[in-house]
Amino acid sequence: MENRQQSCDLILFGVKGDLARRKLLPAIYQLDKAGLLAAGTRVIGVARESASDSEFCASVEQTLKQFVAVEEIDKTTFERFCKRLQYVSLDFSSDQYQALADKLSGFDNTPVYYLATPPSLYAAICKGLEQRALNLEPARVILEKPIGHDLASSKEINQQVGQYFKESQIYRIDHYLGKETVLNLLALRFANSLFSSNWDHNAIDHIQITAAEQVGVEGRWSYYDDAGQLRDMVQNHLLQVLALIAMEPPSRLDADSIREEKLKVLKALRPIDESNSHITTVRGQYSAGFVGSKQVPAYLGEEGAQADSDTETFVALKAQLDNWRWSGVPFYLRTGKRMPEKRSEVVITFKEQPHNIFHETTSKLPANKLIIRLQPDEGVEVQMLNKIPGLGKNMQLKATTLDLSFDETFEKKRIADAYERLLLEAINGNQYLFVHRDEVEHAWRWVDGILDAWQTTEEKPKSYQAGTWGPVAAISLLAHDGRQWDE
Ligand SMILES: NC(=O)C1=CN([C@@H]2O[C@H](COP(=O)(O)OP(=O)(O)OC[C@H]3O[C@@H](n4cnc5c(N)ncnc54)[C@H](OP(=O)(O)O)[C@@H]3O)[C@@H](O)[C@H]2O)C=CC1
Ligand SMILES: O=C1O[C@H](COP(=O)(O)O)[C@@H](O)[C@H](O)[C@H]1O
Repeated sequence: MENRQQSCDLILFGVKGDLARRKLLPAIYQLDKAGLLAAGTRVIGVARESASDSEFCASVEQTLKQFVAVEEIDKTTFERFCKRLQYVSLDFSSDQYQALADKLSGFDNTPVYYLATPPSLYAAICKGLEQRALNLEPARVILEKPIGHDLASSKEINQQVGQYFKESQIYRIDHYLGKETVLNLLALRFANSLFSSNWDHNAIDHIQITAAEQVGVEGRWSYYDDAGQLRDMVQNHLLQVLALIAMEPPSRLDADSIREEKLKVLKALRPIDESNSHITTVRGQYSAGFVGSKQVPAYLGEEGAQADSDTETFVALKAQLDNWRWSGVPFYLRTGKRMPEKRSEVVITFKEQPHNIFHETTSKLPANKLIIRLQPDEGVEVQMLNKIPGLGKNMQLKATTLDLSFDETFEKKRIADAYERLLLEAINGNQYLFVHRDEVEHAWRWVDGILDAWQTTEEKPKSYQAGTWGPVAAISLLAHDGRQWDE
């Protein structure tokens, strides 16, 4: 396969950690398998324990066997992949970066550093790189979320990394931006006049964004309990999806144009504070229950749990944008752990017809809906009314669905994991799927308002049984506006 990618050194800090093993190494392997890594590209694992290159290669083989589907692993690719693998042992907070510098010197590859470590190490790593002049352009650095715990700490992290790398070298990951279906939002909106001309308060009644998961905290209690669902999912993934749906058409498909438009959306979010949080937000925490047929414990009974915690595992919000296009159009966001199914989707509900000429047979004309299924069963669905064929005197209408499943439409083409797409874009120096510092900070500003309001009003999470769609209050949030969640 012809390969037009740039040759680079992918340096994975924290290569023995969960993210690197579960997501990054499998993604890089898949890129290699797809012929998307240039011949000279190397993958350099960096971690604390000492190991030789060949021991590292053996451990990566085990990792791939664990996290890549068996039919996806082939001997030829693995042999090629193994030749790319090298290892450096390093305590990230030390000043022993010479071994890494030695590994990188003498190669003309662009270094791409992936910091798959706790954010508290970002400053030390960036400083260590700078001391060996390893931070100079064209070097790039990829940062994992969370970028901070609130606005102040995110500013601190951004400022620390910014001391050593320019903004044009920094790639902040939000893995939702690497999902095929999230990218398809751009195609849907800006390649189809049917939608682009009906994408505002004149045509749209409201928008729902749901990211539901069946899993609980998956052994990450200490991280998660400190974060909660608002910080873990809304501050980043849901607000990024909202921004892509709501932004003005960018003039080009490039990083500056797209990030500028997303930023305007984040700036237009109406603040939520103690004056309105009781009518715009719902916090929940799961109690024991059944997800499918599986019995699961309460949040407070999960592995590693403390006896008591007020951390939310569910959030529902009514967000509003104070701008011309979206005046009066609420965006309802909902995300939670231990929901009945894993489902992420965007539902756009259009306005109802102003007058019903079919009233003799159909008392109410249900609104059209555009449903964008982000995962699983990726696809796009349009709900509309059609006439039931027949010679009867009165027209009989039926609610019907135009359903475009990606799996069927694109002939079961393998859908790349988000990390594959994002690593590839970083290798190629394209920042358009990465988050600008200003976006992170504006998202935090809005989220901080909600967190402060919950604290001031002492808003405790409402209980919901695992395997349900959250507390009853989440239903009331929409019912209050005469609407309901799309199920
Ligand atoms: N796991 C996931 O699915 C996701 C993770 N993230 C983020 O990615 C980052 C990494 O997460 P995750 O992989 O889960 O975390 P892990 O704790 O599993 O991995 C972190 C790695 O960093 C290493 N490390 C820590 N301190 C040092 C040090 N001083 N010197 C050398 N190595 C060190 C640890 O090595 P050692 O074992 O030797 O301590 C460990 O292997 C975090 O910021 C997390 O929030 C984001 C989204 C999803
Ligand atoms: O970033 C995170 O995302 C996952 C959900 O990702 P998805 O691609 O499976 O939708 C979430 O489980 C995790 O808590 C969060 O940190």
